[in-house]
Formats: sequence, structure tokens, C-alpha cells
Amino acid sequence: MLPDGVTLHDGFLDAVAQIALVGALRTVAAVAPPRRMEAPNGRRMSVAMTSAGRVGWVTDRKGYRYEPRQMNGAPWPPIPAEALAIWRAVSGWDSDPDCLLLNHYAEGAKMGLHRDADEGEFAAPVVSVSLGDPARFRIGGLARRDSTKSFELRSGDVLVMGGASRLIWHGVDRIRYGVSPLLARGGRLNLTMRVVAG
Ligand SMILES: O=C(O)CCC(=O)C(=O)O
Ligand SMILES: [Fe+2]
Repeated sequence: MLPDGVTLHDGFLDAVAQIALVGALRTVAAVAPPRRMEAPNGRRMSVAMTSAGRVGWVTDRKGYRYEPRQMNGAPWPPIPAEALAIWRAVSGWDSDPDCLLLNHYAEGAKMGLHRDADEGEFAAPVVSVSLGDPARFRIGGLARRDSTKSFELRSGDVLVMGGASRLIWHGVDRIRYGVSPLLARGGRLNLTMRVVAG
């Protein structure tokens, strides 16, 4: 049983749709190369990240925030149509997201327990799409100390975190590196779409 507001669309994307989405994300990464950014505490994240959309999520010693431009001053690339189609199908929200955050997990990468709380619109859900190697995904509750449970996210799965669970704690314990043939360089891609401006 998942918490109220969390919906897992198991195997939402078939193999053809996964390949098309990976191709579109390759274009995003060519225009805005993923980087391992510094957390506010100075530690470099193991996940390499980039964005598409009106704003992109960044972190450095100054903190977590959304920026309208990349570090080099260029705008972020547009959110690919293949990703917007997923948002429109599952979000239940009547406008499009203004940020797509793209995460690449290489061997050994993980993401600590956190909340997606830098956005300006918490009524809109976060829609998360998994591609490539499987991940052990952990979710808790609204409080940091709430008990957690974990389940596997596989290539093609779409997870929606909204409603009463829009601000739940979640993270990725590990990936099972080398399982999926989807990505030429291996590892896992995750994209999340968010509404930053309310
Ligand atoms: O990789 C995932 O499945 C989760 C990513 C995530 O929580 C985030 O980017 O905020
Ligand atoms: Fe998150």
C-alpha cells in the first residue's frame, strides 16, 4: 500500500516509448550537460543533474533554488514533447510543468532522503519517470522521522507524488547497475516534472 497521493503507474512506458524518451533527453543533455553539483554543505552529489524548461533546479554552497539560466548564461532547453505527454496523461493538472529535472545515476550513485520543497506550487504533483537500471526507491511520510518503506522503480515506471503526499520524504537507496540495456552508457535516468511558479 502506497501513501494517499502516491500513485505508481507500473510499466507506463513500453520499450518503444522508453527509447523515444531517451532520445529526446539526449538532446536536453547535449544543450545542458548534466553536472554533479555541490550541496549547500559542500559535498558533491553522486547524481549528475540538469534541467529543461523555463527554470532549472541548481544547488551550490548558496543553497537549493531554481534559476532561469544555466551556469554559462544560456537558457535551459525546452521540455521534450514526449515528457509533456506523460505529464498530461497522469498529473491531473491543467497546465504544463515549468521544470523537468533530469538525473543520471552512474554506478554507485544514490540520493538521500529529501523533500521536493523548492517549488512555488504544492497543489501540483511531481511526476517522476524511471529509465534504465532499476532503483530501490524509499518513501516516508511528511515528517523526517516517520517510518519509511522501499520498493523498486523499473524502466518505464511513472510515479506521481501529489495531494496529501506532495511533500513526503523520499530518496534512492541504490541502483542495480548493469541490469538494463536501455542506456548506452549504462546506469539510470530519472526525470521529474514540477510546477515551480504557482
Ligand atoms: O531518482 C528518483 O527516482 C527520485 C529523484 C528525486 O527525488 C528528485 O530528483 O527530486
Ligand atoms: Fe525528490
